[in-house]
Amino acid sequence: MPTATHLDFQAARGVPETHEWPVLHDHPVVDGGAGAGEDEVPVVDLRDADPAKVAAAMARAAEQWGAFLLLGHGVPADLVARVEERIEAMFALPASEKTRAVRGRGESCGYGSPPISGFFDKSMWSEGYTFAPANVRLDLLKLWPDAGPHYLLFCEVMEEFHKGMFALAHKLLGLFLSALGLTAADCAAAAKIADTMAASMHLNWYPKCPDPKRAVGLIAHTDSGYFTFVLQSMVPGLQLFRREPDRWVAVPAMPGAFVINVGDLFNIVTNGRFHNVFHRAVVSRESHRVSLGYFLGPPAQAVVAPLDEALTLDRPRPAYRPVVWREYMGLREKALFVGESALKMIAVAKDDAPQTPKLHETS
Ligand SMILES: C=C1C[C@]23C[C@@]1(O)CC[C@H]2[C@@]12CCC[C@@](C)(C(=O)O1)[C@H]2[C@@H]3C(=O)O
Ligand SMILES: O=C(O)CCC(=O)C(=O)O
Ligand SMILES: [Fe+2]
Repeated sequence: MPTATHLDFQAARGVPETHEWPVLHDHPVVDGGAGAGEDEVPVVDLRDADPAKVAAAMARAAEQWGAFLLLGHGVPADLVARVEERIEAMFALPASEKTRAVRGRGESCGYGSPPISGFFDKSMWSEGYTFAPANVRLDLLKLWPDAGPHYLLFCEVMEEFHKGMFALAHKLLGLFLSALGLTAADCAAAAKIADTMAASMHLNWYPKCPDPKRAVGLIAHTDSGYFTFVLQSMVPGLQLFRREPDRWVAVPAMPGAFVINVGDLFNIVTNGRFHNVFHRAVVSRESHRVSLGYFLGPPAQAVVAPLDEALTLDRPRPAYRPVVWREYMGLREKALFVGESALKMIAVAKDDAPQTPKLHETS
């Protein structure tokens, strides 16, 4: 697996060959802001008084886009501002301190490019930090072994954020399920999802880039889990891939909004109904940018499969075989190596699908 090339971004006067991506201009980029018609990124506002209307809007967005902007979520703006402040302060640390915390091979926590970067020859124009928010006090000792005031402030803010986000994630999961006509109360498999869902966080820092057309902040990918909250600061950069015609839709920076991305696993459990959105982050010449991904996924040993209740008249058979989550993540790696889709690797040929699908279960 190639390793990312370290570059002093602040000092760079141009984009070196190590960071130059030839595939960036594959498709046109269009604006996804208000008034963009077909290209307008859907907005869901949880303050809408009718929960059925909210669930319907979420279902539509999840099916057609695999993404939407979420407003009225109740996470206080001042908390989000403090989270952004801590992210900025963390990436502003000297390289000698950040590299102390480098995420090693096979480790899930630490400083460095996101795991996906290991599958490409080229390096991205970004730095990252991954950790489990439920374990932040232990994980962040890697960066701040003396557990001083910066460590304490970082941990306190991230814990407060995690508390609000985890509650919000459960609320959103309930709405997603009700959009499928399910409740955790009457579907054991859905209840298991809610009981075992865990969060991980990945922080991104995208420095200013002297030649943004030749570099990429985060290469195009789908997220693996159920769904992700993306906090993009007021500097936009997130783009969603849309078909017919193939294009990249730039997600507008909307004050107070989270972007919700549907991941591979939601595509699996909904039997292909929710779209796992392919997305990327681009960089800018004028401003650096920070973003945060709050990922919701299952335990590594969970067996995942389409929910029985997600089988519909037009898709009465499971589209995917059951798979242990750890195995699926391994298939994602294999797929990245060969430029394939991991979902295709677990897809059941239409005629081979069993009549009686296996129950979704976690162990
Ligand atoms: C839970 C996670 C999702 C993620 C892998 C991770 O363990 C933490 C980092 C996440 C991230 C962020 C950037 C894109 C991505 C594909 C990657 O390489 O690291 C996602 C991973 C994912 O969704 O599988
Ligand atoms: O920076 C962004 O807007 C995208 C982040 C993202 O896709 C991720 O962390 O998985
Ligand atoms: Fe992502």
